[in-house]
Amino acid sequence: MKMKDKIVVALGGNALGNSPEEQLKLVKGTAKPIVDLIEAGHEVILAHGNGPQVGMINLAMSTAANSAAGTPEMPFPECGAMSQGYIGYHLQNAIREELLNRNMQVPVATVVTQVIVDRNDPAFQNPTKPIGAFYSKEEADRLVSEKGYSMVEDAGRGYRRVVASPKPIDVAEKETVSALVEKGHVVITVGGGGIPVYQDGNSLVGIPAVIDKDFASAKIAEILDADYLIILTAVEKVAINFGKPDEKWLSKINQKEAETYISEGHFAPGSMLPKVEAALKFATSKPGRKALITSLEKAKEGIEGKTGTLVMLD
Ligand SMILES: Nc1ncnc2c1ncn2[C@@H]1O[C@H](COP(=O)(O)OP(=O)(O)O)[C@@H](O)[C@H]1O
Ligand SMILES: NC(=O)OP(=O)(O)O
Repeated sequence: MKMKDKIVVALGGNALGNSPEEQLKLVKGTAKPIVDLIEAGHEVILAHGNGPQVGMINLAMSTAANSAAGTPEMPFPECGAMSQGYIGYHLQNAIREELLNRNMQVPVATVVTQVIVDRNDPAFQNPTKPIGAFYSKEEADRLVSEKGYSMVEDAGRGYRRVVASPKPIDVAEKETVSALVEKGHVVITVGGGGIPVYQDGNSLVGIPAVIDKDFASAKIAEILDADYLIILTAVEKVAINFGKPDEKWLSKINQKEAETYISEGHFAPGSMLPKVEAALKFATSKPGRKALITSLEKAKEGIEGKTGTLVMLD
């Protein structure tokens, strides 16, 4: 690895928590491994998920609209924008503080980021993206009948609402993000996969959906010509036969192995599958690009080649 890498870091749900109090506490811990990477001389661009938060915001607004006079329904793109502001606000302050604690003067900012999708993406006909809280079967059935939500069982962890998740095509604010990165700023972008929009002449029009943040992170990493995409989640490595007696943790996978494991169904849709697919997409987009899936706590060791699952072309 060369001395200074350009790294896009995608933060998973365990980095943020489920309430403002929890998030404010958790981001202090989240900032440490991020600042470790900055301190080691890398250029860091940060992306994050918003599944729990965008679901919470949308449900709260919808509940208020049904009960309190004068409170409007809040469309999904606006909920996505709110989640970027809410999460970015906490993250940028935590990173700023951690940098200052280490006597580092590096500007940090969140860019409200729109991600362009195809309004005819078949994903709009088939909601797959889990958002919001986890519910019991009974609660899920009630939300289906009361609110018309689509609910599915999420990787053995309970029932969650699902919404459409189109693939990211382009990032509307890419020149701004790139200019800030070139200036040495730490940029938080494509939060929650970006606000989904489609292009209509000169207009960008919001469309109800939640883009997968792992795919959006791979997209911005490609656009910025990053060296590394690091997807941080709750597990140190990716496994085959996950949770089974013959579970095997993987240190390195190439394109052929990744495609085989995907087709054999080793990665749960809505959780590990998009991570492996996004990692593979980035790693195979140009020779030399690498993707790493590991835990938040192990980010620094991971980039040093000591742990995590490295996804490479070959
Ligand atoms: N094959 C697998 N290997 C490792 N973890 C897996 C696998 N399949 C499913 N998982 C689960 O996927 C989780 C990561 O997905 P998720 O929690 O949805 O991501 P995020 O960190 O982006 O919120 C892991 O913590 C693990 O519980
Ligand atoms: N938008 C998104 O992918 O969020 P999560 O990572 O929280 O699922």
